[in-house]
Amino acid sequence: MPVTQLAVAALASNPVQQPEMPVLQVRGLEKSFKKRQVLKSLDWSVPGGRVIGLLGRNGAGKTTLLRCLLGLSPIDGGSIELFGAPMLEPGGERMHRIGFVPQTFDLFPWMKVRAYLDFTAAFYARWNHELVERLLTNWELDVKQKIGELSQGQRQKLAIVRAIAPDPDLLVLDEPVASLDPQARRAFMSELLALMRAPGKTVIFSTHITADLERADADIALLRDGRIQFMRPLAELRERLKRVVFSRAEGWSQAPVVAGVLKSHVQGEQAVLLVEDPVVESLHALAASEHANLHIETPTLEDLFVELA
Ligand SMILES: Nc1ncnc2c1ncn2[C@@H]1O[C@H](COP(=O)(O)OP(=O)(O)OP(=O)(O)O)[C@@H](O)[C@H]1O
Repeated sequence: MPVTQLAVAALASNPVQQPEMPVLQVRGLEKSFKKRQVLKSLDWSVPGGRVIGLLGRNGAGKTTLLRCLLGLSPIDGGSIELFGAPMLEPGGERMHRIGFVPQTFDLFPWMKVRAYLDFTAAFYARWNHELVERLLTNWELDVKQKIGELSQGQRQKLAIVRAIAPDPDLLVLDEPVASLDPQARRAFMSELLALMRAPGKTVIFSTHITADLERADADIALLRDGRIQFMRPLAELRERLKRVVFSRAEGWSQAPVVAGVLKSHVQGEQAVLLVEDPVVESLHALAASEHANLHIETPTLEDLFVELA
């Protein structure tokens, strides 16, 4: 088994504790586009009350997975349960409990922002008018402008306002901040976290911007090879996974073997290892016997993503 697969297998063997009933339960999900199999017998259990960052490389299948979960794309096999009942098709009462921000928002280009929000509000029993007004002001959205005339970033802001306003129990966002400038991203993240302070709310969002996941203190779910490879709290990943660097002038023919190594490579004078729960005394002993200097670092999420995705 390649080392990266070993790494993610090791992480998967210690799954996140799930104190609440799952909001989402996926079993054996299969999805192909013609001969391209994107999701392969994917299992995923998402507990309530968490912020979950869905990470994966370009083309890993994040958008496909999110669309399948919401019934927006037909599945080839397996089952999906939302709030404890099978997800068969979009619509119905349960959909009022779900907010979705798609990767691109290009509906109703002829409608003005105010008319669009009023029209949408009419479909929902719960619609937070006060929050809508606050976000419109904070994010400088002109309610008299037509949606088709908004910039990409402004459209994304509108999509976020529209998704949050009905006070959903589950908020699903597909790269929601890709077009937002850093200021708007920060504002969005703090709104999102404020929303999450209410008990039982769950957020799933895919992103490439690892700093946003760090700000949200999210659980990280890694999608690779058509499956969720592991889901673990970011704080736990950062606490337990360390980047261990041995360096010496003569370099290395291969990286030293240490307990808990998930991945390693040699780079000039350095042997760089990603190690779970390293035993510091053993590493120091090994460094001394190999006449090497030792550095133990806490990896950034970006480092982890590069190593594991
Ligand atoms: N409608 C479609 N028809 C055919 N292939 C598709 C379709 N939608 C997605 N795919 C393929 O499925 C795979 C997964 O795509 P998807 O958009 O889900 O990935 P992603 O992880 O969201 O990527 P990114 O990070 O680039 O947004 C890709 O190989 C893509 O080409």
